[in-house]
Amino acid sequence: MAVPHILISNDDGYSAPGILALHGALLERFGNTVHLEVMAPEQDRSGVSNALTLDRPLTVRTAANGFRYVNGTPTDCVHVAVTGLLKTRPDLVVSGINNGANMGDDTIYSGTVAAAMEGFQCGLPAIAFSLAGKGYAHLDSAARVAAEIVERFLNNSLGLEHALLNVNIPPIPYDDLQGYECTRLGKRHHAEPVIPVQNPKGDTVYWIGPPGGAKDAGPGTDFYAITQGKVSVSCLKADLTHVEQMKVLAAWL
Ligand SMILES: Nc1nc2c(ncn2[C@@H]2O[C@H](COP(=O)(O)O)[C@@H](O)[C@H]2O)c(=O)[nH]1
Repeated sequence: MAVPHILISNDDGYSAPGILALHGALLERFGNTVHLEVMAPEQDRSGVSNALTLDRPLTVRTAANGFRYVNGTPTDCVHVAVTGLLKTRPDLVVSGINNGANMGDDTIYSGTVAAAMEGFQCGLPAIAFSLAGKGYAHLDSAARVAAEIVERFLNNSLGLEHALLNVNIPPIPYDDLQGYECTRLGKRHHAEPVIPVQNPKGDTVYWIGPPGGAKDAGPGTDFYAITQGKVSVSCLKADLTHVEQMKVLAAWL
């Protein structure tokens, strides 16, 4: 059997602790039974969603540890890797481990999810991993969970082939985790207001405010699973069609 090829990306940047931990955990678990390629943004690109860079060429460089880095977005990284730069088409794309949660509405803005989604759009199975707390507490635990899920995906014990998974991991010790839960995306309240500040020139500039708190966060949601110490695993799709409203519109047209 051919050695599985795994493409690793993220949105926090190629030198971020999360991608180093993810790569390290996969290397420790699989050794040379899988081939790992890293292609990640040169710098933090959180919140850029599925942005593609169309107004300038992209430069790909290689760091001393063999990680490739790109002066572009997470989507650029996966797109360039899968559509031309890599000589072997990957079998799986993994993204993360994100510094912070990607639950509910976060998934729309998330660069972490977008990197995985670009792999999915290119016809590959993909998994986005996020540590559901800022600051990388218990990152080792999250990396171990990520490697477990990748192993189960590779040996097909998840029963999914072409899937896009969004995984959020509680920032707690591995032994305190309460298992896995298949969840739906919850919803946040609307984001907090922008934060206006004066710059040295006296102009008013604006910082994006904090995300809204959890609103639809009951049992069955990703938000709830995390509060219960469970690893939340959701299946995503990229088709934005609103089927219910299509029926109303069709009747109206
Ligand atoms: N409105 C705000 N949303 C935020 C903020 N920090 C994070 N977020 C949300 O989380 C994701 C992070 O995902 P990433 O994979 O891109 O890092 C981001 O996309 C937002 O949805 C914040 O300060 N304000």
